[in-house]
Amino acid sequence: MELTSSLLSWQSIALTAVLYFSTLAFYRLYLHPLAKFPGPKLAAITRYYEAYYDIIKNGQYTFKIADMHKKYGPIIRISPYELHINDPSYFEKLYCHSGGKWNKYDWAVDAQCAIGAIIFTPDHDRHKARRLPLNAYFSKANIFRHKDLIVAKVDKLCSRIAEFSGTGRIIDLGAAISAFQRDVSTEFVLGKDYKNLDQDDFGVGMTLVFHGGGAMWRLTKHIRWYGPAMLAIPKDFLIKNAGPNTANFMRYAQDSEHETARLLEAAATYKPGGDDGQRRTIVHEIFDSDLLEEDKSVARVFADVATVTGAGFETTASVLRLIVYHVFSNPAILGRLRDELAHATSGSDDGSSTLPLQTLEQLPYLTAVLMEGMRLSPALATRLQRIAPDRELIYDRYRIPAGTPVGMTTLLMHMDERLYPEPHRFEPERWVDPEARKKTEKTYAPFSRGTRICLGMHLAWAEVYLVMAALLQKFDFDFEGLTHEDHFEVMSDQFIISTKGKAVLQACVSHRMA
Ligand code: HEM
Repeated sequence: MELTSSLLSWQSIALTAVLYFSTLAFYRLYLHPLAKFPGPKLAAITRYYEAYYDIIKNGQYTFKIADMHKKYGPIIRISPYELHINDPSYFEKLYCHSGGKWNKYDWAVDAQCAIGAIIFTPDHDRHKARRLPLNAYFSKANIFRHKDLIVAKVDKLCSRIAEFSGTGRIIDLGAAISAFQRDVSTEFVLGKDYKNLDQDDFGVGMTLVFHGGGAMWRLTKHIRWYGPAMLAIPKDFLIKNAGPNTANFMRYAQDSEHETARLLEAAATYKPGGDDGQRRTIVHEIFDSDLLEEDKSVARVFADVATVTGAGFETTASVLRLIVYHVFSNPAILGRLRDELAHATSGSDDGSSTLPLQTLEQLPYLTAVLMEGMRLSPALATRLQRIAPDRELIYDRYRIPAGTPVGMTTLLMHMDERLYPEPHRFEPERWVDPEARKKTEKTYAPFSRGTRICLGMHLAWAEVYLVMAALLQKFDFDFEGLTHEDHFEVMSDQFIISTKGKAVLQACVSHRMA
């Protein structure tokens, strides 16, 4: 009895804890398989180091990692378990996936709380199987088949913008562009138009929710029960009690889940061109696939619907906002683009001012402008870890043990001065000179590469070409006193990039002078 109570005294508990944590720290610093890799000692000892930058500093670990590389070199240990590389010459090895299995890091992707979604499936083979049914749907050929859907939304975007033209009223072009993206994405993926473009404020609350959404992921990475606990709150309760933006988002989530369930049922009787008006969606592709029955459950299919549609929202919208700002604030770039478009229009068969997507894709300067936008805003602010589960990786003089998560951050690579002199400048010329372009062709990767390359890449390209061509031909925007270059400064990792100006892009608009 006496022995038990002395073992349970606070002094002995404290001593045990001190002994445990110092032994653990000693092991992680000197005996762990990653002990030989450079980096701050505290990061090697505990993941609370990352948690501090993720949670307390609100998404600053990406930028801290950039600083750590300056001090410790191109390969560093950023947590007890994980390495980060900042060396473009290693990009192909880590992301182009020639042979062997490449997993994602379950600790990072599970925290997104969309278990089963393609993008957050860690296992190589499982990911491949789940992605297979969607590849044809997102192929370039299928995007071309759906170009009228995109063009119709571009026309709607333009008519909404035109309402502000010459009125002196300021438009939040950022919200308008986000609304466009959401409407295209949900209609293409799920066959339903949520009519964000019809709303007076372009449904800006939804945009704000997406720009703050990374917080839950960053918290859940470190406090594992947090995300699942939040998801367990009934949506009806949140719709009634949360603030208006979260409630709106919840209404959308609830409706798209019901829609997914309805489509899964309807898919059994789907006939192409049938008179029930059913349009083929990704739900039909999954339903008809050889995937296991458990992968066709409403919950699993909804995980894909939610993340595939969501992946097309603020990613492409951020790129477009940045491009629109730079193009319309720079008369030389604007003039050159308009000349190129005018030339292409005069050469078109019917002289029509609406140039087909195929023609736009051939325009070298427009393409250079879009590429430069994607360089500066490669959608994701975070590192994308890859794991070779069954073999060592070699980096320089280091042997990386099998199973180690290793990440690179595209945002940092796209800002590498060795590849892009004056990396913060919006400089489309970089992409005009074939020699300069050659230098970066292996490491320019806004959509990543390899087996996990962005599924919606062709859709995103089609959207940016068609929107930019239409805006250039129809409008002039004046940002003076409303939006500045520093609004596009990357401020935090919300999984997606979050900028100083958030998603706002205020402008005065007028119809283009001939
Ligand atoms: C400029 C716009 C976009 C950029 C820069 C972009 C970038 C990326 C990147 C870097 C990844 C890899 C993520 C990872 O490895 O974890 C990715 C994956 C993905 N993207 Fe995009 N994306 C864009 C637009 C879109 C659109 C419009 C959609 C669909 C509507 C989409 C759907 C997806 C999906 C489903 C994945 C997961 C693919 C997989 O894991 O197999 N993206 N995207």
